[in-house]
Amino acid sequence: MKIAIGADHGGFRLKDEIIKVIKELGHEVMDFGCTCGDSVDYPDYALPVCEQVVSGKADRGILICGTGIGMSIAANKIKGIRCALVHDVFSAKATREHNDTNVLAMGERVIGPGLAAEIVRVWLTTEFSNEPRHVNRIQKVQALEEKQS
Ligand SMILES: O=C(CO)[C@H](O)[C@H](O)[C@H](O)COP(=O)(O)O
Repeated sequence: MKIAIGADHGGFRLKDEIIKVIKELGHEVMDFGCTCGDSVDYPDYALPVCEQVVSGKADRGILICGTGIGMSIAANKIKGIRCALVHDVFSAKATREHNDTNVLAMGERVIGPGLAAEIVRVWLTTEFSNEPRHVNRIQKVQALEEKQS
């Protein structure tokens, strides 16, 4: 898969760790920055990553900031994005199986690199269940999105 990744100044160190994990799993990485601790604004990094996913140029996106919260809020404003803020392995699996999330958000100031790596491994390797009740709920979310546009 092609994985687009982005972070703000609160998440760029964890981004570098996660890039290694993604490559180890055999995926291609598209890195949209940032690359240092200079203060930047998370929506500016959420947007290019989500655009890659929505356009189909990337299969999935990963966003990292200090808490993951800002990135997840920004990502979920973009039509076609289903972003989950995840800090545990159970949710990483569940959000792929139930929500078919296409973007994962995490907070570098919340979890360590070991747990983050395991979350990414599970999130990237878990398929959507395709069970009718979950398909139906996602369609209802998409209908909400249509209502707003
Ligand atoms: O959590 C965030 C926004 O919800 C992001 O983590 C930012 O990284 C965080 O707000 C940055 O804070 P800072 O005081 O500007 O470093």
